Amino acid sequence: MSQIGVTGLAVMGANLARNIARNGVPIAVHNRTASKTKDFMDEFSGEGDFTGTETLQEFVEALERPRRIIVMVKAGAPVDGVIADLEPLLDKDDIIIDAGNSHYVDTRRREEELTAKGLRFIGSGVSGGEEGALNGPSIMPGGPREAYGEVEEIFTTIAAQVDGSPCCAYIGPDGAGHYVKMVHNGIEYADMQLIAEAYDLLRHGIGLDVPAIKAIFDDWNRGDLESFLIEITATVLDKVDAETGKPLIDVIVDQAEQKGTGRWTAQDALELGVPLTGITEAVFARSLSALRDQRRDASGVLAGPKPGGLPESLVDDIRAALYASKVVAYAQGFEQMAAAAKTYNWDLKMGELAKIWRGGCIIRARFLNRITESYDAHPDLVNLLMAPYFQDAVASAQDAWRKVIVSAVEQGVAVPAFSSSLAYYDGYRRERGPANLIQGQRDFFGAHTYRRVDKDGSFHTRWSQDGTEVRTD
Ligand SMILES: NC(=O)C1=CN([C@@H]2O[C@H](COP(=O)(O)OP(=O)(O)OC[C@H]3O[C@@H](n4cnc5c(N)ncnc54)[C@H](OP(=O)(O)O)[C@@H]3O)[C@@H](O)[C@H]2O)C=CC1
Ligand SMILES: O=C(CO)[C@H](O)[C@H](O)COP(=O)(O)O
Repeated sequence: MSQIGVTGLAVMGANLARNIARNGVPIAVHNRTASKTKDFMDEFSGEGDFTGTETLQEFVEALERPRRIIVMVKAGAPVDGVIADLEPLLDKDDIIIDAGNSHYVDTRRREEELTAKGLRFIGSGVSGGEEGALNGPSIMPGGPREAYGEVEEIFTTIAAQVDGSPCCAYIGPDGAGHYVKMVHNGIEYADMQLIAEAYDLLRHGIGLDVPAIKAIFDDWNRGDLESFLIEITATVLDKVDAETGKPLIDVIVDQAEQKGTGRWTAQDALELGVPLTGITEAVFARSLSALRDQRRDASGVLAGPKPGGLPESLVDDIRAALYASKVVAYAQGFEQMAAAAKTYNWDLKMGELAKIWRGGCIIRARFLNRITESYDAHPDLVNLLMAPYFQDAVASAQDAWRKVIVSAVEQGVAVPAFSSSLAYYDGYRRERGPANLIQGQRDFFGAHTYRRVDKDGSFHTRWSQDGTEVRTD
């Protein structure tokens, strides 16, 4: 009998199944299109103790009880479809693990529905792409604690290991695991956008060629920016197109697609009232990139400076701006998770989250150690920017950060994530901002009232009458 099963043998499911089998766990595999299961078995069955199955019935019958079934199919309706097909074949206490990028709202609903039917449901984030799934992903499981206990050994064994710790930890009940994965992906969007803005400035602001920029990213990857995304940026820039002989980057269409996790993160931040500017700008930047035809037309019509001619001495300032903006994106993402924890009554441990993102996942980076250390030293930290390490890091980067944004604005190079991150930083460090004026305007046109700095209560000025102030509470 197999100890666990995976249904959904595309990139993620196939590699996760191989990872589990390579770790000595007998596993049953299934895919809606049975020919893919056959292909999988033909290619990989020698790697471990696999049982290939054609139907869901066979799949379920191949598993020890209580059954543990990982569903790794396209997020959304397909997950509901697979669960609906599995349900009549399962017994009380069997465990379904949705390991795809499901929306946490769906996960909360599915957990409630399946619990009512006597089944157990784990919604687990898995990050690392194809290579991570095979060799060790970062895993973010949510759901009933006792159900997690029954998959913990397998999950912690197959996860990436950093400094002897698995990049897998129980996140919390119902949708907590998928929530944390959603924010992970939001941060991934921000990180990628910031890198793209740095590339744009190097390429079009300073005018460096692709090999020179590749060397810069290699160099940055040896310092405090060291991360998977910086490393693969250099690799992508190094690739030459076999057909044209040009750098591949120059023949890739400049439209960024998106499957939804970044958008959900931004939407959720709006609901929670968290100022998630970096990630949201990154989502909008992908939307703007999608308007390729409009941009082509506008490029010949709308006035503005032509980029070029920035000094090469700006390279290190761009590195500093990238680092500071990245700190802001993470600070905002962690603030959002703290707000969600309060809303949903989840006991999210911020230092632990940074720890399980140190390996296996797309946003793995050297500076996640610093985040863990900051939360360990200051468990009640309200904002990462307030941690002494990050206060100092941003303080020493900020002259360069401002200089880069000024240069970009003068050059007409759009840097929405760099500049919105700095705007957040400047807004956050102001004891008194300009929202008093907004309150005055709201009270003027809608009698929405305002509070005063010098006494308690709500007040309204009779703007259109005698101009006197009245207390309204
Ligand atoms: N690709 C990546 O880098 C990452 C992906 N993820 C997430 O992991 C999950 C799997 O991703 P990935 O491996 O890329 O695969 P895809 O998201 O491309 O999904 C393809 C798989 O879903 C199955 N499927 C689609 N519709 C249905 C349906 N209605 N009923 C049953 N099965 C269905 C397909 O079966 P069939 O062969 O029959 O079409 C196939 O096995 C997704 O939620 C994704 O967002 C998470 C981290 C990284
Ligand atoms: O989850 C992932 C990595 O952690 C996926 O790679 C992610 O789905 C990619 O998202 P998008 O297609 O929206 O860029």
